[in-house]
Amino acid sequence: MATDSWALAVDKQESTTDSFGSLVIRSPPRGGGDAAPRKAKGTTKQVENGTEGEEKEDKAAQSLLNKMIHTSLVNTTNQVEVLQRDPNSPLYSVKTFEELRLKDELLRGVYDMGFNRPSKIQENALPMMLAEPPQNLIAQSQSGTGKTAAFALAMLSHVDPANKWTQCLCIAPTYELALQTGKVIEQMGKFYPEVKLAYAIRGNKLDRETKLQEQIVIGTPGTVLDWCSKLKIIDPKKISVFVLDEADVMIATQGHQDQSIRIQRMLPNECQMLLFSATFEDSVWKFAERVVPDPNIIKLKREEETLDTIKQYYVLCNDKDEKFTALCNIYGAITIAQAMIFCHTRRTAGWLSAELTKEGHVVALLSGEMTVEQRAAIIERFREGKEKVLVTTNVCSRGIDVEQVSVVINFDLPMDKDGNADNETYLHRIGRTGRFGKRGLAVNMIDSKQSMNILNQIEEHFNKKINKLDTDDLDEIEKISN
Ligand SMILES: Nc1ncnc2c1ncn2[C@@H]1O[C@H](COP(=O)(O)OP(=O)(O)OP(=O)(O)O)[C@@H](O)[C@H]1O
Repeated sequence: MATDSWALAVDKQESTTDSFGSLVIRSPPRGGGDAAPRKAKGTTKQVENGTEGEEKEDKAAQSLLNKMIHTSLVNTTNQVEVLQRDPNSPLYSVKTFEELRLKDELLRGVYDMGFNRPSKIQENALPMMLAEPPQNLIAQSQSGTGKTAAFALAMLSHVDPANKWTQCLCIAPTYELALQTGKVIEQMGKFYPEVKLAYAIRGNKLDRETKLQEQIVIGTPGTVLDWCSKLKIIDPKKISVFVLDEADVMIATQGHQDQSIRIQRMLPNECQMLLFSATFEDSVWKFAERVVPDPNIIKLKREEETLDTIKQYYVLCNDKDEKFTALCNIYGAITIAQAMIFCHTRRTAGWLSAELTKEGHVVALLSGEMTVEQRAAIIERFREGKEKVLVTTNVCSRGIDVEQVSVVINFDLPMDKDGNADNETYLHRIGRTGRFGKRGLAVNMIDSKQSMNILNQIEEHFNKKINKLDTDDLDEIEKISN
């Protein structure tokens, strides 16, 4: 049992999820089999009750959900921003995978995954990661833009399969995220069977004397640290590529920041350090600079969300039953292809979806007690149009991109812990309806002084008037859809 404070934190953190004991090190399965059963737990229940630590865990669940629902690249028209360590060195970017002169086995793997050309971030990141001598890199872009695929390819390219020891080390914030990334490495290395992958995760117990032969190791910081220092089954001095994935989630987990830095300090100076993050607030940046010396930096801005193409209304009601009636009136008056309805609590969301179902709607409900996998499946069904209405709480729905959603209903307005307007969430909820030049419609249900206050704050923040809608007047509702 661990004695250091950081190690205790890890023990604690890693013992909070189920173990599946019998997981053993394995090489990449031929034919793309699953690495292990995934038992991702949803954690929004705890978040709704709200303590800081629990909210942090939700970041990891959110990341996992994002990974699961991004089955293809996220569209982005923004330009990549590149900051080179040596501004005088030429800046290479590639438009094809051939230009990278990958081993045939890897090029086959890439094409087998259905990739035709590098993504925006890959165009610049891949030449940098594959350059000789190796270059360090800090890269930030939103989920689904191709970061994981990029560093998986970089690790596979750097490995010398003749050497039967660990050469590439990748750390991820949670067990589930590590498995998910491992799956990408396995898929990409499908035609390169000499390269083996091991998972340094809870439940994968190895003896002290074992000398790991797998060239790539992916794991969580606590177990990786154990394998490198306490058990000495990896020789950190022989690592030539170190990847730290999901840096923003990593630093939100207690103890992980320290552990990551401890691992990094054991590596040789010439080891290539790569760090990836979906967001880049100051704390992530400070951490990144400690882990990655002399970095090149690549950033890809998020697509801006805007309220310009969205018609916004509010409806005055007395209570939730009236809100429900108003909602039914809207449905009765206009044709809605697909709608998302946001509620503040899980209880309201459950009640509303039951009521809508009674009215004959085909409703999907995203709820906090569901596992991440269940949530991913529901989002996928909704995307495919199998359900026309998605009722959800806020915590469940971040990051969901459904192009065909034309109407967003705030059954409850988004507010922060202090009961003030959560403008960012408002924009994120509503902004999705008006994407790709389409026009969207947003309706806010107001049933109290507080919600009216929030609405006013939102109007003021975005400097946009939100008009009143009388949902008892069918003609008036019809007009808003024109
Ligand atoms: N060059 C490419 N061409 C087509 N699809 C790609 C390409 N690169 C990645 N993808 C696919 O796009 C999706 C997102 O890629 P990836 O997981 O690498 O992004 P990410 O930025 O790491 O996001 P996350 O952090 O959520 O995993 C995956 O389904 C992946 O298979």
